[in-house]
Amino acid sequence: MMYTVIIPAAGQGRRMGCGHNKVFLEVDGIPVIRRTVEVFQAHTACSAIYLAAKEDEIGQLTTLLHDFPKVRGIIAGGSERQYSIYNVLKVIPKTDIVMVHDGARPFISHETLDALYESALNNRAAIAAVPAKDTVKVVVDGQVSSTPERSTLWLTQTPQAFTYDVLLTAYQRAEADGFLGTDDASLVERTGVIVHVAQGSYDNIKLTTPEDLYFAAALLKKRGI
Ligand SMILES: Nc1ccn([C@@H]2O[C@H](COP(=O)(O)OP(=O)(O)OP(=O)(O)O)[C@@H](O)[C@H]2O)c(=O)n1
Ligand SMILES: C[C@](O)(CO)[C@H](O)COP(=O)(O)O
Repeated sequence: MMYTVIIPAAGQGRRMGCGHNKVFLEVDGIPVIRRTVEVFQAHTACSAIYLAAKEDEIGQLTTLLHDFPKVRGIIAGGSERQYSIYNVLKVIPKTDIVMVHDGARPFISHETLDALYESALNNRAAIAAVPAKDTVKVVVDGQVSSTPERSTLWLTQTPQAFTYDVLLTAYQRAEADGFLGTDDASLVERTGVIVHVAQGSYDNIKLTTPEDLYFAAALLKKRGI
C-alpha cells in the first residue's frame, strides 16, 4: 500500500508580506517548496506527488521541481486552499491513501509521515497535531467569551491523511453544502467519520508570517543543514 500526496502551493503569501507566493522564498538558499517536495520524494511509502499552483506559476514550479520523478502533476489551484486541493483531488488516479500537506510546511519529518500513514491505514482519517502550549481564549468583539480546557486543545498541522473515498466524499459534500473549512479534516468530520490524531512535531511549522523565517533558520541550524 502506498499514498499519494497533494501539496497545495497556490497561495498569495499575504501574511508573509514578501510580495509574492511564499513557497518560492529561499530558506538557506533552497526554495521552500523544494524542501517540502524533497521530503515526500524521499519517503518510500509515497508513490506520487501532485501540487496545486497558481495558473501563472505552473511553469515556474515545473522547472523548479523537474528533478523529482514522483511529481506527477501540477494543477491550477483556486481562490481558497480548499478549492486548490479539490481541483487536484478531482483529477488524481484513485489510490489507497491521500495525504494533504501544505507546501509552506517544509520541516515535516519521515517519522511524522510514518505515524500518520499508519494511522490512516488503520483509522481511515488522521491528522498531525501537537498539544497547545498556551492557554487559548475564544474572543468575540475584543472580549473573552470562553477559555476552553487546554488539555483538550491540539494545534492542527498537516499532513492530514485519509482513504481516498473518505476524502473525496467529504469534498463533494462540502461543495454541495457550500461549506468552506480551514483544513481538510473539518470537511471529513462533518461527514461523521472519526478523525484520529497522530503526534506531530513542534518543528513542523507553517511559514506564515515573517517571524516564522527566524524559526526556519534555527530549525536548519538544529538539523545541521
Ligand atoms: N488558494 C490557496 C491558498 C493557499 N494555498 C496553499 O495552502 C497552504 C497553506 O495556506 P497559507 O499558509 O494560508 O498560504 P497563503 O494563502 O499563501 O498565505 P496568506 O493567507 O497569508 O496569503 C500554502 O502552502 C498555500 O500555498 C493554496 O494552494 N491555494
Ligand atoms: C491546514 C492548516 O495548516 C492546519 O493548521 C491550516 O488551517 C492552514 O491555514 P491557512 O490559513 O490556509 O494557512
